[in-house]
Amino acid sequence: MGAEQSVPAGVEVQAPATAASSQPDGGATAATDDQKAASLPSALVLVGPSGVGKGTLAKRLIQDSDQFGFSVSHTTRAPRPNEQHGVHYFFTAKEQFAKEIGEGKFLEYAEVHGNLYGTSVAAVRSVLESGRVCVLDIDVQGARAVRKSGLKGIFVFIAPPSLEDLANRLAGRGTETVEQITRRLNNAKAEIESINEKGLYDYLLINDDLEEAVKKLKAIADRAAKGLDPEPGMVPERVVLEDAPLPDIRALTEQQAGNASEPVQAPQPAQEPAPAVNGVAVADAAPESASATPVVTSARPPVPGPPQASAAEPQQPLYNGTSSVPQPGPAHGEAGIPTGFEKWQGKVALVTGASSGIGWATCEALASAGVRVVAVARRKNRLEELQRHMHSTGVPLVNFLPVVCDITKEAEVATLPKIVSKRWPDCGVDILINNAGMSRNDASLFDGNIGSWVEMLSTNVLGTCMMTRAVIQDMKRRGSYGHIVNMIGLSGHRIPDGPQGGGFYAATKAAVKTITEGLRQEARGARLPLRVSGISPGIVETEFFAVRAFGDDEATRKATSAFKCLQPADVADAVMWCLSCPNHVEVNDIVLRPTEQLI
Ligand SMILES: Nc1ncnc2c1ncn2[C@@H]1O[C@H](COP(=O)(O)OP(=O)(O)OP(=O)(O)O)[C@@H](O)[C@H]1O
Ligand SMILES: Nc1nc2c(ncn2[C@@H]2O[C@H](COP(=O)(O)O)[C@@H](O)[C@H]2O)c(=O)[nH]1
Repeated sequence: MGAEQSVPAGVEVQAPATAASSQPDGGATAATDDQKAASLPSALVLVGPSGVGKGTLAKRLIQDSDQFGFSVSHTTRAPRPNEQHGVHYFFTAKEQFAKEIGEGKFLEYAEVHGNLYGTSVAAVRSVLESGRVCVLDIDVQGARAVRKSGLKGIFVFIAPPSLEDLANRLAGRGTETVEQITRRLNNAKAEIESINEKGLYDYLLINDDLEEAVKKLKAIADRAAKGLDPEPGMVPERVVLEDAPLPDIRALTEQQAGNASEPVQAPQPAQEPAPAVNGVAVADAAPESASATPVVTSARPPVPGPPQASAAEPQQPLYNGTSSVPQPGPAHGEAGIPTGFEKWQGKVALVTGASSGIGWATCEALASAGVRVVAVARRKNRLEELQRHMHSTGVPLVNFLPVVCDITKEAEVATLPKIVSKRWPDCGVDILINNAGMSRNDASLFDGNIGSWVEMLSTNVLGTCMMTRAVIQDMKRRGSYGHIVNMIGLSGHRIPDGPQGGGFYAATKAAVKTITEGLRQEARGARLPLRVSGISPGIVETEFFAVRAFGDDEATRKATSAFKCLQPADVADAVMWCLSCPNHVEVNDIVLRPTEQLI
C-alpha cells in the first residue's frame, strides 16, 4: 500500500458562467457568501472503507441531480460482470497503468487491497469543465494526495455503524471472495482511524440508515454545488475505535448461503397468507444487527440533519460477480451476456417452471448476467438442487429466491409479489418468464381424459394469465413496467401430433400465442411501456416428453434421438436476446427449430 505519489499540477478549470458571475455588475456589490464561492466548481471527495456504501451514496447523488458528475477512476482490478469500461472504471493493464503514472496522468493513485487505483486529471477536469461537482470515490491514501494537490473540494469520510455491519454489507454485496472480503475488512480499521488525521476530512457521515445518509450527504453536496466552504467543526475532536474483533467472514458468507437454502413455500389456499410468507426463513441480503457494536463513538453527532423516517434500503444490484464467477459459458449458450442486457442488472426476474429444462437454463442465464432470480416451481427438491447449482457456479445466493408455488392456484400466485418484496424491499418483478407448460398423451379430442385437458388448460393458459395478472398489478402499484416473455412453443403455430391426439395441447399453446398478442395490445392501449415477447421453440431436449408420457423417461429419449434437438440453453439465449433489445424494439415472437426438424 501507499506508493510515493507524484501529483501533477492543475485541475484548474475556468468557472462556467453562473448566475452570480454573469450579472451585469459582476459582483461589484457586496458579494454574498454564495457569489464569492461560486468562482469555481468544487469536488466532493467520498472516502471510507470498502463496502461502507460510498458507491451507493454517490449513485444516489448523481442519479437525483444533474449538478453532480462521477470521476471515473482507473484500476488494474479485473472488471466485475456488470461493470463497463469507461462507466464504472477505466480497466487498465498494470503495465499501461505504470506507463500512465510515469506520464503524470494521475491526480492521485494508490495500491488499494492489492490493486492499483487512480484518479486521472482528465477525469476530474471533464466533470468540472461541464460545470458540475466532481464526485470522487477514493480510498484514504487517495484522499491525502488529493488534499495535497490543492483541489478545491469537500472531503467526507463515510463510516459504517459497526464492523459487523460492514462485514454484512461486503458479504451481502457478493462481489468478493471470502479472502478478499477479509482483506478489505482487515484494512478497514486503519482506514477508519484516519478520521483522526487533522485537516483531512471536513465531515464524518455514518451510513447507518441509507435514506438518512443520502439526505445528509445531499446537504453537504449542495454546499459543494454552490462552491461553499465546508462548515467548520463537522468532524469530532477525537473518534475512538471500539476494539471489537473482526467478524468471521467465512461464517457470515456461509450463513448467507445457508439461510437461503430453504425454498420459500407460497401459502396454500387454506393458509393465512401473511404468516406463511413471513414465517419462512428467507435470507436477507444484508441482515442488520441491532446489537452491533458501534465502530465510532464521539461526543456529538458529527453531521446535523433533520430526523428522517427511515425507509428500507433500495437494494443495489447485488450480483457484481467475483473472480470465481464463471462467465456465461456453454451451460447457457455460447453467446455470453448479450449487448444491451446491462439495463437489467440488479432487476428481478421471475421464471416459472424453473425446476428443469428451459426454466432452469433461463434462471442460470439471467442470474449469470446479474439479475436477481425468483425461481418458481412445484418441486421443492429440484429448486434446492437449482440453488446448489447456482451456488456452485458462483451466483451469490442473495440474488436467488426459490419459491415453491403451483401456478394453477390463484391464492399461491397472488402472494408471489409479496414474497419478492419481502426478500428485496422496494423491488418487484421486472421480468416475468411464463415458461411453465405441459402436455399429456391421453388428451384425444375423441375420447381424451378430461382431467388432462383441465391440467393443460390450467397450467398453460390460466397459469400464464394468473401469473401475468399478479405481476402486472404489482408493476402498476410500483409504477414500473418491465418485460413479459411467454413460452408459446411451435405448437402455438401448428398442430404437430393432430392424428395422435395432440390437438388439445396445441390449442392451449395457440391460446398462449393469442394471449401474448392480446397482452401486447392491451399494453399499447393503456400506453404502458410494458414489453411483451413470445418464444416458440420446436423440439427441445427436456422432460416435456416424459411428463407427456406420465413419467416415462424413455419417451424423452425416443422423441429427441432422431437428430440433434434444441437444448434448453438455446431457448434461454433467445429469451436473453429479447430482453436485450433496445426499448424501442419489441420482439413479438421468435420461432426456432432444430435444424433437422421438418414440421
Ligand atoms: N445504509 C446502508 N445499509 C445497508 N446496506 C447498505 C447501506 N449502504 C450501502 N449498503 C449496501 O452495502 C453494500 C456495499 O455498498 P457499496 O458497494 O456502495 O460500498 P462502497 O463503499 O462503494 O464499496 P467499495 O469501496 O468496495 O467500492 C451494497 O450491497 C449496498 O447495497
Ligand atoms: N486512491 C484511490 N482509490 C480508489 C479509486 N477508485 C476507487 N478507489 C477505492 O478502491 C476501493 C476498492 O474499490 P472496488 O471498486 O474494487 O470495490 C474502494 O474503497 C474505493 O474507494 C481511485 O481512483 N483512487
